[in-house]
Amino acid sequence: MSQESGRALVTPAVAGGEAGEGQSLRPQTLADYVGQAALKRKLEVFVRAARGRDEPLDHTLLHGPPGLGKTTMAHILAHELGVRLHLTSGPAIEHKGVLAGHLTALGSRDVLFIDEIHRLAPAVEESLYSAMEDGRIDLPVGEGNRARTIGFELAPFTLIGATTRTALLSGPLRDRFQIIEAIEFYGDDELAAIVCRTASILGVPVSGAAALEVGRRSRGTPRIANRLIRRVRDFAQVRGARSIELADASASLLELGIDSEGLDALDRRLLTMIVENFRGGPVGVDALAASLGEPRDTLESVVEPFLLQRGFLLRTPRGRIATIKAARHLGIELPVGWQGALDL
Ligand SMILES: Nc1ncnc2c1ncn2[C@@H]1O[C@H](COP(=O)(O)OP(=O)(O)OP(=O)(O)O)[C@@H](O)[C@H]1O
Ligand SMILES: [Mg+2]
Repeated sequence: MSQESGRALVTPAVAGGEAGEGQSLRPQTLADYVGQAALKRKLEVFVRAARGRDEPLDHTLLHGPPGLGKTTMAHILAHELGVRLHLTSGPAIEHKGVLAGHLTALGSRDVLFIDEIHRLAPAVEESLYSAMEDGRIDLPVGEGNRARTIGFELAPFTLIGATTRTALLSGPLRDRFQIIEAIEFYGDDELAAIVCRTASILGVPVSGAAALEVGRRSRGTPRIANRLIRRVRDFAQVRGARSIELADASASLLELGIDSEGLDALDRRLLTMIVENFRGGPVGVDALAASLGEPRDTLESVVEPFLLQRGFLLRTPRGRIATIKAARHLGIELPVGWQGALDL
């Protein structure tokens, strides 16, 4: 997940700062943002309407699995609105005072971006309510029995919240966002376009077929596409290749442990565990996390969404179930007493 510091104040021109994700790879405008066509069309309207009224954009919640472009979109929105982006994250706002510091630093119509907004402390979340709704924040002044609170009027602003886990967001917080939008997994062609874009920024020629192969095996995720094309470039360079062709890409991906469906080692471990040790399931997520030695949150927010989307896994009230597609893909014969899904 993202690594923004709690205090960074960035203008769109120097926005960025995620460890390992060169700013030059981040698209700066809606037009440069690949895919998510329906979302872009809507946001473009909302931005133009807000600008036309000289008002801030309504508070916006972006949700979706890691690496799909939520932070990137927040930067772009600020850029398109022609305002500054102030960047922080739920865990970095340790108490109300920190939140007040961010809010009072905002210029008129600026964007405050709170990443991982599902991780706000309850007391902080509560002060955010009045900031979002009434444009005010109460600040404690004085000490002991002279302590009281003073209400501060805030400049009109936009809150953009990002979360990988909407289910963990409290109802009252979610209700205060007027725009709530999902960012979806990308299609193969879109990822291929991102791979081509990144390769051209990196200055390495890549064939269309190679870009599509890398895109296809990127778990629907731009961040993974960018990571894979960098590694494929390393393999190609060491082999002395001038450009990346399909054969280079396939060989490098195999070497990297990314299979034909784009699954990585942890994806396969999880599916193998359910198929072999639990006869297809159902198995509770806590039992899975313990057996795999991975945090439950990683399984739920990073690993499972893609496996669900691709039909390798089902989520049921009784637990996770593997599908026959998963067993087939892993090349495992269905165990006797198979309890997984039959109909895929
Ligand atoms: N639509 C897109 N077009 C081109 N590149 C993209 C797009 N979306 C994301 N990227 C690239 O993928 C990387 C990851 O995106 P980003 O950091 O915005 O994801 P995120 O949704 O905020 O992830 P996290 O939940 O982990 O914070 C970015 O550095 C950017 O270069
Ligand atoms: Mg992010």
